[in-house]
Amino acid sequence: MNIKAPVITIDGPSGSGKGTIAGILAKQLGWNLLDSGALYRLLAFAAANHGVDLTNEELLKALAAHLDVQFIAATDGQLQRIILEGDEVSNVIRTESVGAGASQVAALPAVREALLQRQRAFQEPPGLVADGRDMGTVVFPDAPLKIFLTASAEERARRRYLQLKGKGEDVSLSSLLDEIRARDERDTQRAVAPLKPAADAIQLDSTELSIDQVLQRIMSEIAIRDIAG
Ligand SMILES: Nc1ncnc2c1ncn2[C@@H]1O[C@H](COP(=O)(O)OP(=O)(O)OP(=O)(O)O)[C@@H](O)[C@H]1O
Ligand SMILES: Nc1ccn([C@H]2C[C@H](O)[C@@H](COP(=O)(O)O)O2)c(=O)n1
Repeated sequence: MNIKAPVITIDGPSGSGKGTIAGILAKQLGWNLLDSGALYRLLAFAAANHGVDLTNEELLKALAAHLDVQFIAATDGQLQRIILEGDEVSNVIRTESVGAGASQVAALPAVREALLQRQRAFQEPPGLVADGRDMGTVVFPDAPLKIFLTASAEERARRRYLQLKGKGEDVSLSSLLDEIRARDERDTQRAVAPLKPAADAIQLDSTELSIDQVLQRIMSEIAIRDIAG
């Protein structure tokens, strides 16, 4: 019998803390990590490099199917690294403009279909923590624990502002809030795999919670379900 590795899905809007929480959880559990947003970001970034228009669904589908990408797992003191066509792109794909491009290509059904199996291939023992927009609804509908992590748009913009300022970027809080609202609108209103909680997801509003408090809540749900051995 083929017993599949357990999956914990963490979905939610941009800046809610999914990536941060997923990374820490995967490390604590010793599980694999899928940052599915990175795949859409990589596609938007590769499209720009290859001169492919972000509305050209056929070419984007082909590019998605053949993306030459490597995820190098985090080690002590080093975050996960992402290599695209031989070049390290871990940081350059994190800008708001690549995020906006990712949100645009992610609305195309052929692109989502082309990336589906690539995402499911991350489900390897001993387990997987997967973050994104449709992890619990489409990619891993049988996951034993699904979290839908939210925070107010203002708090998410504030977090992003602090994050980017910390990297020395010149950003404005009001334009970040506008970008977050525009991305929420596109991600929730698209026809295919829109951002929404799975029917069996636990909804967690982190507006007033620290990273540690969010982690504790999720750890207690893991313990209740006894899914981490
Ligand atoms: N509960 C929290 N309290 C305060 N800051 C937080 C919290 N969760 C995450 N952060 C911070 O908010 C910023 C955005 O978090 P993160 O990148 O994990 O969000 P995300 O949901 O993965 O966003 P995206 O979908 O755009 O990649 C980071 O600087 C992170 O440290
Ligand atoms: N499962 C996913 C993950 C991401 N996307 C799209 C929508 C986002 O705006 C964009 C970038 O994601 P992020 O890195 O900010 O989490 O990619 C999606 O549609 N489905």
